[in-house]
Order: sequence, then C-alpha cells, then structure tokens
Amino acid sequence: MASEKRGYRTTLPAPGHSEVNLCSVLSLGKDLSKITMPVIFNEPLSFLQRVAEYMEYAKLLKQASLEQTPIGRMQYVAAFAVSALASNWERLGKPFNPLLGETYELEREDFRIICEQVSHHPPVSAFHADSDDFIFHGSIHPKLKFWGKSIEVHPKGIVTVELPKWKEAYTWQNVNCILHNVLVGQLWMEQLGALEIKQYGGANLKATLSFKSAGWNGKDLHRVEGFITDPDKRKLVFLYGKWTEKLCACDPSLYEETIDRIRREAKSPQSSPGHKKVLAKLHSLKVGAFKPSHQDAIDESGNDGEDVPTVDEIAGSITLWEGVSRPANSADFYQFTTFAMSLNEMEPGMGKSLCPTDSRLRPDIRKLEMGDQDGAAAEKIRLEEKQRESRKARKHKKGPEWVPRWFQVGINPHTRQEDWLYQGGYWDRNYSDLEDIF
Ligand SMILES: CC(C)CCC[C@@H](C)[C@H]1CC[C@H]2[C@@H]3CC=C4C[C@@H](O)CC[C@]4(C)[C@H]3CC[C@]12C
Repeated sequence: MASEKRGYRTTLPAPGHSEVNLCSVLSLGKDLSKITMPVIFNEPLSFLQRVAEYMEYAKLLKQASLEQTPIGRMQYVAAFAVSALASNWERLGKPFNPLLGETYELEREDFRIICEQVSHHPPVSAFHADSDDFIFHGSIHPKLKFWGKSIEVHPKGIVTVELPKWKEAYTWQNVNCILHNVLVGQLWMEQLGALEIKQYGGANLKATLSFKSAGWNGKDLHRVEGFITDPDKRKLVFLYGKWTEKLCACDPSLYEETIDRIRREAKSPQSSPGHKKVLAKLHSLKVGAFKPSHQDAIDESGNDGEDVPTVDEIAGSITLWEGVSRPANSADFYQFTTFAMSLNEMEPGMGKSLCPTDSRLRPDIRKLEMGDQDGAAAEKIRLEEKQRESRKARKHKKGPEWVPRWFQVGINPHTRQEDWLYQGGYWDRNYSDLEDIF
C-alpha cells in the first residue's frame, strides 16, 4: 500500500457544461442501460470510478475495527454505509458505462480497491477493497427505469464488510434512488427506503435505517434515521442524520424524550404560530423543487401515517460521521467532490504499472475531461463498436463465453447468496493475458 501521503489533483483540466434536455433521447419505461446517451449527459468518470467513491470515508471502517464492542463497531459500519452515498448529492451527470473487462484500481494511504466490469448485459460491477483492518467487497447491478418525470435506480447487489480481527462480517444492500424532474424543472435526487445492516458473528446485531422521502414540504429531505437492535429486537442505539451531511448516534431514551418534548411544545398554544410560520416558510422555499411527484416515493417512505416529529439535534449524541463540504470549484466541474476530482488522475509512476484495462486509459473519458465533447463522443462510439465486434467474434468462433479476469461467481459465506468474489492476484501486476478493450 502507498506509504507516503501525497497531494492528489484537486481540479479537472477543463470545466463541464450546464443545462441539457433529455426529452429527445428517452421513452417511457425504458431500461436506460439499453440506450446510447449523448456524452453531453456524461461526467468524465466511469461507473467503476463511482463505485470506488464508496471509499472516500474508509477511515470509518478503520474506526469500526478499533472499537471494542459489537455496538461500537456496528455504529461505524452504519456510518460508513451512509457516508458512501454522500458523493451522490447533486451529482447529476451520467458516469460512462464500463466496458466488459474494464477495471479500475485505487490505492491510498489506508486501503486499496480493485473494481471490474464482470458483465455487460446486465451491467454488473464487482469490487474488492482491503486494508490492514478490514475487507470490503460486493457487486452492484444498477437498474435504471425511466418513468416520465422521474428515473428510478435500483442498485441491486450485496455488499460485505469483514473485520478479520473480530471475526465479524456485516452485509447490506443499497437503497433505491429516485431522480426527480428529469424532463423539466430542477433535477434532484432522493435515496429512499430501508437499509438493513446485518452483523454476523459477534452479537448478531442489526441496524435498520430508513431513508426518508422529502415529504410535501421538504422537511425530511435526505433524512436518515433508525435503530441498532439486538436479536431480541431491543433498541440499543438511535441513529439519525442526513446522507448528504452526517450521521449521529444517541441512546434511544434520549430520542424518546426529545420526541415527547417536541410534541408537548407543539400542543402548547404559544408555540403553534411560530411552528406554522416555519412550516409555511419551508413550504414556500421547497414545494416547487421537492414535492414528491411519484406515488412510490410516498409509499416507500416508511412513514406509517403517524406524524412523528423530526429531530435535528439531540443533546448527548455523538457524531459518527460528517461529510467534507464540496470544494469551491465543484459547480464548474460536474459537482465533483475533492475526492472525485482525483479519481481519473494519472498519478506519477502509474504509466508503466497500470493495468491496460484501467478506466484511466479510456480515451473517451479522458477527452471529455479535457473538454473535448466531440472527440469524446467519437471515441465512445468507437469503443462500443469494438466491444460489439469482439462479442461477435467470440460467438462466431464458438469459443468460450467471456470470463471475468479477477472475479468469479461464488456463494457469499455470510448471506449464502450468489455473489461476485475476488480471485486474488490483481496486485501482483502481471497483466499479460488481457484482451485489448480500448
Ligand atoms: C441523463 C441524465 C439525467 C441521467 C443521469 C443519470 C445519473 C444521475 C444516474 C445514472 C446512474 C446512477 C447511479 C447508479 C447506481 C447508484 C448506486 C446507488 O447505491 C446510489 C446511486 C447511484 C450511484 C446512482 C446515482 C445516479 C446515477 C449516477
């Protein structure tokens, strides 16, 4: 693993574009992985690089492994699961679909990760990260459905964190994501539904987090809350925050007290005008942009109809994770985080050792990064054509189907479900028998 700290790139060579119109390319109910999108909708990263963005707050997994109790460890794994989504906030460019066999590696002070596109139809990206303290692996098979006003993303696939020191594993599935106002108005994104983290080994705890729908006045926008429970379903910890900002933890009794207090205050006559004013203000600010326009958005929100007040702060909480704010140049560069800015960088000395299938070597992404949209579009077409040709050639020769180089389907020992498992060897840097995909 890279031992010295070094500075990474904090900007891109050229700024991105603004405002685009989708009407022309989309039709209802379509599986978006089957449409060729003009590069104007793209951001200069491959989806594999987006997967590597999960690692931005990898230090939370190190923190988890340093904790002495199963509850402590579960808290930080939950914080990691939420933090992994933070980079998606306002990121509305489409990452490039990885080519079959494309890989992406990232090696930092405290972890390294290898991702591979293991299937093209359906698109499946597998990844495996390791460090002295944890292993993090899984696969993601994003399904995008276009519903007129909105796009629904179902990121199917299981992810697993292993803490070898404690002989513990944690698994979960990512929540669904909805993009609103894709055709008109301001595009915005919700993460929606229940995220359930299971702990295997140790105390067999569970963390159940509910990603809330924005709600009619936007008051629950980006909000996440839930509990860590033991196998007898006793609530041990209350977790709350926003996936775009932070996650806090407190004792469930503190949460109950806070809720009771808010309810009492809301009932007392003096406070109600103020309360109404706040609501009215929120309403006028956000109703245009944040009104759920999709029935599922309401149904999946996990609200059982009862009006539970929302809490922003509970005295006596600890902050498990706080997101780094976007850099000042973010708006000019596809709303990237500082971490994202560095992902496609050709780092010094990489030239010789880099695997020839690495996303950094994709000419279309590189061209878009340089601001050359036409060049990028031409290269994208060329690469997709080349991919089709080699698929045809494999069929024609009646040779074996495509076999991923670094991952294989196997049974995840914890969930006992089918999963993509890393076969090892990538970091030996022997890249001789690889197909030329670029
Ligand atoms: C043409 C334009 C409007 C379409 C833009 C589509 C963009 C915004 C879509 C395309 C693929 C999508 C991603 C697909 C899968 C996941 C994994 C999930 O766990 C978090 C959301 C995330 C990371 C999605 C975020 C939104 C996304 C990047």
